[in-house]
Amino acid sequence: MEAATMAWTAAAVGMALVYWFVWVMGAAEVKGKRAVDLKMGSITNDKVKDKYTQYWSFFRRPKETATTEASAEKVPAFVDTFYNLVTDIYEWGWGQSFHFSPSLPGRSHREATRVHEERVADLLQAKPGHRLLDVGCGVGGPMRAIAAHSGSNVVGITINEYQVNRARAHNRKAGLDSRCEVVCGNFLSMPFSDASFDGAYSIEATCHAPRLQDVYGEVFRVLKPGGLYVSYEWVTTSLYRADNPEHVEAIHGIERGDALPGLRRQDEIASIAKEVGFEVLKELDLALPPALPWWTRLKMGRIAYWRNSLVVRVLTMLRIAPKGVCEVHEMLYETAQHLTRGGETGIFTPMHMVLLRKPVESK
Ligand SMILES: C=C(CC[C@@H](C)[C@H]1CC[C@H]2C3=CC[C@H]4[C@H](C)[C@@H](O)CC[C@]4(C)[C@H]3CC[C@]12C)C(C)C
Ligand SMILES: C[S@@+](CC[C@H](N)C(=O)[O-])C[C@H]1O[C@@H](n2cnc3c(N)ncnc32)[C@H](O)[C@@H]1O
Repeated sequence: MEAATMAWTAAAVGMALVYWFVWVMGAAEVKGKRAVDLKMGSITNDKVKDKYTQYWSFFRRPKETATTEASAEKVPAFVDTFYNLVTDIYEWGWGQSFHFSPSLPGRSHREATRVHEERVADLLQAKPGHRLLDVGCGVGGPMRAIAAHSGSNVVGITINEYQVNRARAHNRKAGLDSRCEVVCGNFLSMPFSDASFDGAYSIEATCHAPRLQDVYGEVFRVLKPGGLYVSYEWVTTSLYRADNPEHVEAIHGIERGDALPGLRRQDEIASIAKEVGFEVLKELDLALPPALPWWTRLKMGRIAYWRNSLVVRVLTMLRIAPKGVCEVHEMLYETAQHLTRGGETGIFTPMHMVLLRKPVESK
């Protein structure tokens, strides 16, 4: 073969490979969020690295962030930074629902996710005409599933403005914008009137609150008397041993890489709910057998992680993605290992479910 023909063939193969990696393989779970569209929320490209460094130095010692009042106050702002850094990567590599779900035999991740979300609507006995609150709504995957399944209207709140815009765009695209509304705000002090919701839920979101009492207290305030609240909580289980260095390493890794001001223990949740006035109707770790492991999705993704890190490296080199994306991606990769360890050892669950009721006779 002539040298020129060989060079053209190599160039064509190279371009085809780049196309395959970035557009075909890179467009992971959700159509519409491709690797080439990765942004770092509302952070401008030149600030990504600095913001990541600030985030990392704040959450490096998670327990300390919750124990002093001054640093606990800073948590929502750092959580906002975290979601600026990770929202697009989550959407690209996971989908529009930012949570785990038990695996379902013979069903896709997407279906397992939907089933886990519809369970919330069923527990709430949600109906057409009900007004539900989604506490920490992300880009609204659960909100759309719950509104579609139950016929209810849903109002979501998130601290991150970039997520508000993503969620509103997805709601419009799904034709659900007349029943799904999204508000930017802090769930520790919500911009809603007392007794204005028929029901409320939070899916893997309240773990970001330094004090669970504060967010549960707010949900209690905005619920109508008799209203139900379902929460899927991230907690350590009774198998966790604080004197086991492997356990401590996994739990710290989960906290650092997920913007958590210290995980709570499973047995603390119901008593905190009672402390703010709720009745506890049900409490169950949805990860327990017969449920199948939620962490297999993370483990099965090894090749995808390798491909994704190559994609972000190439896109950063080409200056399509901002500097700092590789560091954020690497942090998420490590977090996935800690989460898997937490799941395999049984010391951690992301789906400790509580079903609570605001007593009928309360104000
Ligand atoms: C509830 C929270 C988020 C839970 C999960 C949705 C996310 C936790 C860890 C995330 C991920 C880890 C590895 C990433 C991978 C390296 C990348 O290539 C593609 C995206 C990941 C799979 C990413 C996806 C979302 C998570 C599973 C917390 C924050 C309270
Ligand atoms: C892991 S995501 C889960 C999102 C959604 N529940 C889902 O399952 O797709 C956590 C969400 O909680 C929100 N959040 C965290 N702290 C918050 C706060 N103080 N006020 C409002 N939202 C907050 C984040 O912005 C994010 O949307």
